[in-house]
Amino acid sequence: TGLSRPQRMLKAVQKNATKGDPQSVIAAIDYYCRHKEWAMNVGDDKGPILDSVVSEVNPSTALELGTYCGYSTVRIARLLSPGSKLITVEFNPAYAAVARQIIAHAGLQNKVTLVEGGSGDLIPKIKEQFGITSFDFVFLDHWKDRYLPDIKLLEDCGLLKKGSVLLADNVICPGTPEYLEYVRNSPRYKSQYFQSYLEYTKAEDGLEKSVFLG
Ligand SMILES: CCc1ncnc2c1ncn2[C@@H]1O[C@H](/C=C/CNC(=O)c2cc(-c3ccc(F)cc3)cc(O)c2O)[C@@H](O)[C@H]1O
Ligand SMILES: [Mg+2]
Repeated sequence: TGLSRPQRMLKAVQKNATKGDPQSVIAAIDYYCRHKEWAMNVGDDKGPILDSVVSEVNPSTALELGTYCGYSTVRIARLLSPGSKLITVEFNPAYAAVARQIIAHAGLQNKVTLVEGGSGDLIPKIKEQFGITSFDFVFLDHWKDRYLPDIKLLEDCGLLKKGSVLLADNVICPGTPEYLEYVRNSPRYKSQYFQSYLEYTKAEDGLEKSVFLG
């Protein structure tokens, strides 16, 4: 089998989605992953919850940790107002290469900056490299044991401000116990759980929305 799963997903997008139409890219990936082969996209059960939080925050600056193939990157970027920016971080070059093509197929490359590298290395450099003082919205969907260290790093780098919204995927499955314990018990966050389903399955999963109180 020459192609990787992400490359097969990209082919399905290029075959079935209309260039410049983010909704058709989302639908093509969801159809492929539901009917052909599963993949760890936030998916079409949790996706509308992500959409509603992004629309409510209407971020000028947004950060995504763990691009993978760019499915949630497209979901977020398609809702951003003109002039707003999404920075997405991915340390696997092969995944980043697929994501760039999926983001481009959706016509959203001008709203998205995909940065290749580890989140721990990149977060301290974001201010100087991108001239960003803080993030209005952060979507966490990378290695689950990196959620907690990375939000502490965001706090320490002064990249969160009063009202910044964190949204974390997979807080039930695979689960992020240390992260949940922290955001639900810290006086610096107001946290809320949105129950849903693990992408393309009937298993429970959910998103945790945590507002930074400053
Ligand atoms: C070093 C920090 C750092 N810096 C930059 N990029 C990083 C990074 N750490 C990771 N990445 C990239 O992010 C993505 C990983 C994402 C990890 N996500 C899950 O593991 C997951 C699993 C299930 C599930 C699997 C099997 C089941 F049975 C059930 C559920 C469902 C889900 O929604 C899931 O998100 C990849 O592209 C990594 O290259
Ligand atoms: Mg996930």
